[in-house]
Amino acid sequence: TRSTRPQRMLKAVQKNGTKGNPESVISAIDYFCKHSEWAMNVGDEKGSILDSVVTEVNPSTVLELGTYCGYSTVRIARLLSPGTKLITLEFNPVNAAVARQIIAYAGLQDKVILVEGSSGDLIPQMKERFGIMTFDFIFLDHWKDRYLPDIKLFEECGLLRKGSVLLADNVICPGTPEYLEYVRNSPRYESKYYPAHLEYTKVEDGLEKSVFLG
Ligand SMILES: O=C(NCCc1nnc(-c2ccc3[nH]cnc3c2)[nH]1)c1cc(-c2ccc(F)cc2)cc(O)c1O
Ligand SMILES: [Mg+2]
Repeated sequence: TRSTRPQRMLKAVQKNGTKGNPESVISAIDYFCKHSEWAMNVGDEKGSILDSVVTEVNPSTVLELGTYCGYSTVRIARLLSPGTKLITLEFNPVNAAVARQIIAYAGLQDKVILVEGSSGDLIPQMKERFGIMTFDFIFLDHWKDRYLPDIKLFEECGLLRKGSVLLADNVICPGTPEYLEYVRNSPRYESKYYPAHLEYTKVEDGLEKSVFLG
């Protein structure tokens, strides 16, 4: 059967990237998306904002919702302190298989735990399966209608602590209106919007950073 876009992206990484060099993997994916096929990675503009927030938080426990091809997984993992691992959830097994290979090509497989499944099932298992108490940093980049139910799930499961940082992609495009309304009006969060554009386009988009106040 015909290859998928993530599989064609993987080929481009193997052709144009340098094994073990995360920066070259990031550049190869951005080049592919700008010159060959658009794909829903967070991209270079929003990716730089992601980098600055990760660097500022310097998290010990990290969760990413929505691995896709592993682009943001590589961006985050390359910035983590030695010995720190990130857990990333992917729903689609074909995409997960591509992401594992892209993460491995970047040489970051030892810093990443990629779990296949749905956030609704896996978030309640975080404590028992991975020995997580709370998350220092969470990147939301999965199905946009899951952002609100999942942040409530984090609260219910006691996975947030005073100062936990949640960074959400696509709050304008495709948009997560209910999530935005919740974090911006809840007294339990301090929220800040980072304006940018939909990856590789001129369409307005941005990231919302929300700090849990306890
Ligand atoms: O759908 C997106 N991202 C989601 C991928 C995913 N990869 N894994 C999951 C998962 C993982 C665990 C889950 N548990 C329950 N649902 C789950 C879904 N979701 C997305 C879409 C766009 C986009 C914008 C404009 C357009 F015209 C078309 C598309 C842009 C973006 O930046 C995105 O992130
Ligand atoms: Mg996104």
